[in-house]
Amino acid sequence: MTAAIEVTDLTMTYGDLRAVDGVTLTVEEGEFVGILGPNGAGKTTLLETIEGLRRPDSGTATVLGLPAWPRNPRLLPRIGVQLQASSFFERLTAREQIHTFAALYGVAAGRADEWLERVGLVEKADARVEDLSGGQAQRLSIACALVHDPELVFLDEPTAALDPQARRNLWDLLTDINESGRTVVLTTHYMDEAEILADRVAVMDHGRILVHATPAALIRRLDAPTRITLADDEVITTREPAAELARLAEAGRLDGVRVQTGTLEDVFLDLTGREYRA
Ligand SMILES: Nc1ncnc2c1ncn2[C@@H]1O[C@H](COP(=O)(O)OP(=O)(O)OP(=O)(O)O)[C@@H](O)[C@H]1O
Repeated sequence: MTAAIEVTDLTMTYGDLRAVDGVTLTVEEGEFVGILGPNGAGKTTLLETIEGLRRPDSGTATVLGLPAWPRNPRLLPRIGVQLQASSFFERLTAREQIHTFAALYGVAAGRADEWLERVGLVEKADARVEDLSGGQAQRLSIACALVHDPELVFLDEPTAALDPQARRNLWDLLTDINESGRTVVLTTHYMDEAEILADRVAVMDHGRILVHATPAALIRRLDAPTRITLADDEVITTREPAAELARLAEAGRLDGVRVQTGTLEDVFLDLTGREYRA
């Protein structure tokens, strides 16, 4: 496999603060990677440095085989970066906004209209971007990031403001894009999202990557016991769930049983602790 992103010993500071502190990370071509971390962990700074928006203090980031810094115009048509809604062109309608992005990349207006449909914004096409709701603006920013069919897509908390319907629809859209061979890197605070979408997740804290593995491998590593909740709400905690379930089956007590193993959220809290972050 070829690497879509290769980051080596990357450090990015704001004054005395090491927001990214010696990160080494490889994302393979076609991979879907989720970056998880508490508030202030350094996820956005890491993404922005890989995207070529920030100059690293030390270390290197290579994107699609090219150095991310100094910013390389040849990379721009090949990557898609979700804009923060606040960086839309002012006073444009949603349609004008995405048409402008399409025109910048030489993409036909018809394709831009298709993207409005894909993110469910046809009814809002004539609304000004400042009149969109938070979730609508977020969907428009994602459509603008994808309109030129980039090989590599970066999304920073893409579902943060979305309602459950829009969130599930965006999951389907991102899965389709990834299945068509595109590489996707996203940050999220939703563990279910990372567990469902990502081939591998990187857990970040204090500017460092603590682990980078498949969700299943991380959960296995946690070695948490299994909780079996019976129909009458009795809870059995066991490290031998198969034997326990066989015993319950024999006793005719399997109906209504719920089985819970460790989750990615348990892994995350185990790695990053429980205290609030600034
Ligand atoms: N422009 C800046 N100037 C100074 N400090 C900054 C700047 N941007 C971010 N920071 C600090 O760098 C650290 C990392 O911030 P960053 O936004 O990368 O974290 P994050 O993991 O994306 O957080 P969140 O989950 O809250 O979005 C934080 O302590 C933040 O306060």
